[in-house]
Amino acid sequence: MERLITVPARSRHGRPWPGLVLGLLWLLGLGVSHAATPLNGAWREVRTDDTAQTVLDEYRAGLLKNFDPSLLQQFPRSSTGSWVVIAPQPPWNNDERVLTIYPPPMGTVTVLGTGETQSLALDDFSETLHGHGRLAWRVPATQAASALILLRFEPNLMLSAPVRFQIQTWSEYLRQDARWLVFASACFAVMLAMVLMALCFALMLRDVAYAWYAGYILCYTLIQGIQTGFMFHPLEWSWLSGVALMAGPAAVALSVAFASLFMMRFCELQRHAPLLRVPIMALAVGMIQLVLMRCSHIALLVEVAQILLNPLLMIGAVLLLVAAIVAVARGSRQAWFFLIGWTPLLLLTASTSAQVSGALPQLDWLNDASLAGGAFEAIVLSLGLADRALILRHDRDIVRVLADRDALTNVLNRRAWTERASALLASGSPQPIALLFLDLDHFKLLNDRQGHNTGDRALVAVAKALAAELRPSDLLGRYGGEEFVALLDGAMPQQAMHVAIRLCRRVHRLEIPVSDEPLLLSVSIGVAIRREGDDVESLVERADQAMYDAKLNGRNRVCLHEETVSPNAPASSRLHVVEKRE
Ligand SMILES: Nc1nc2c(ncn2[C@@H]2O[C@H](COP(=O)(O)OP(=O)(O)OP(=O)(O)O)[C@@H](O)[C@H]2O)c(=O)[nH]1
Repeated sequence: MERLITVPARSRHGRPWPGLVLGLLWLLGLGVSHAATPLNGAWREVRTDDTAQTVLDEYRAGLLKNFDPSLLQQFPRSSTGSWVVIAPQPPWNNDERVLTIYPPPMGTVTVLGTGETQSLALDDFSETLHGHGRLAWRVPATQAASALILLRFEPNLMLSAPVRFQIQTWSEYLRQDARWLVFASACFAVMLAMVLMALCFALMLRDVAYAWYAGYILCYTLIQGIQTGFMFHPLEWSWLSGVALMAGPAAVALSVAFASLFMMRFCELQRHAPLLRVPIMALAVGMIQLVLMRCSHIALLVEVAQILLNPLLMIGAVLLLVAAIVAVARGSRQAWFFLIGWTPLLLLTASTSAQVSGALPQLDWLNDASLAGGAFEAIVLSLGLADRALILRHDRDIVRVLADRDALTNVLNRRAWTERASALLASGSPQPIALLFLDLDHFKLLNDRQGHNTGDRALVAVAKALAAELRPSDLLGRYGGEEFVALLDGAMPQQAMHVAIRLCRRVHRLEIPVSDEPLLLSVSIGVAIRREGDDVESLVERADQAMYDAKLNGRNRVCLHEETVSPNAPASSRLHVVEKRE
């Protein structure tokens, strides 16, 4: 990623995660060195009075600096550029050949062959051969296989990453090119799919963490798209060539800003590492400011932004890693996902930075690892986001249960019971529905004599007994202090009376141990049957009236609302006294 900024490092904001990437690269044959013509190489910086001939003469005289073209080699950023001589070694093969430069440098490379001069650049959209994920030059058929190839790396604002050179046969070149295209397309497809998914989730769940994640992965995709040249070839986005210089570093800075905002929310730093939120927030704001400075077109601001970008990037990467480690240590489950996706970033950044100073020249696959790393990280973080959604759903379920249940007795509270009873009445079921209104007798006396705690224990015992006596489909709730309600779906008056009598008996049989003596409870129950046009309120009102009748008639009994009973029916059919316990 840093290739997009003008500092000497080619590190990516990507993630090294050796196992999977190596496996993937191996599968695609990208990391395997292919049969290619052995090459010698030499280079030196361009001087003003140079001609192609003088450089070649100097090469033959052994005056240029030698290097191995099959290993990564960096040419320093200079105001004049660098000459590079590639000398194919025997056995020579005069078949159709292609010279490739990998990874593709951001600037222009001029080839001064024996024929005409040709410019190679990512943002060259002419009809000539381009190569995908690398620069390619088709060696003219007229050029002898042993002929020297002279290249000039033109001066460029962006730093050239270390590159390696290969001369391959046409068929070998095509095979490798196709493999790279499949590999890169798969990685970009994965990243973009995750971005789309995250955007949908952000809109549907109204959770901004998904939006930050989408922004982060999108910026990373853009960085990789420019850096690997995928957006130039095969996508042929010619409009990008003018803005790549600006868009690249802006995407780098924005990706860190989005990553910081995402990380703070995703790893719940507010809970697990509140102090670290301040520097991470400062990092996000600072990165956004760098983007604005770069876009300002004020030379001084652009220069300052360029100088600050790389150090801030490094500090930011370490800061996010430390924050994730702290969050993991303090119990954040999500921080694990972040660590798995992010930790390899530092290894890759360190490795690619080391390559700039000449280390690890054989690890040219680190470049493709950054691309695959982006896809891998997108998947890991998406799994993390799915896990987060699961936890949020679980928390919501718990909250819902807590909100619907009465804290003391654990039966439905009045609001939840009313909601469900209304839904049942509104369902239009033709079945009869009975409502039982239960009020404990002389509960105030019990409270006054035995204390509030004993009263509470009695309420819990009663609720348990009622729940045990009723069917699971009956709707039991606590309506008020010592009042309970039960809605029986499909119960005729007689059945409702039977159930109510059973409940009355059961409550009276309860024994609440108080001191050494058991405490005897009793309950008065009013029963009402749903009539046409009833709502919960009217049904409860009639059951309540019936309950008062039961109280007035001596308590510990069940009373059916009078309108439910025909005028000629004996009084005993509406009032049932439960035998008293001594
Ligand atoms: N321990 C306890 N008592 C409660 C709770 N909610 C209400 N109460 C008490 O229940 C009592 C209800 O008293 P009243 O409405 O006068 O009725 P009662 O004493 O049962 O008399 P009758 O209903 O006429 O038999 C009051 O003393 C309330 O303080 C509770 O959650 N726990």
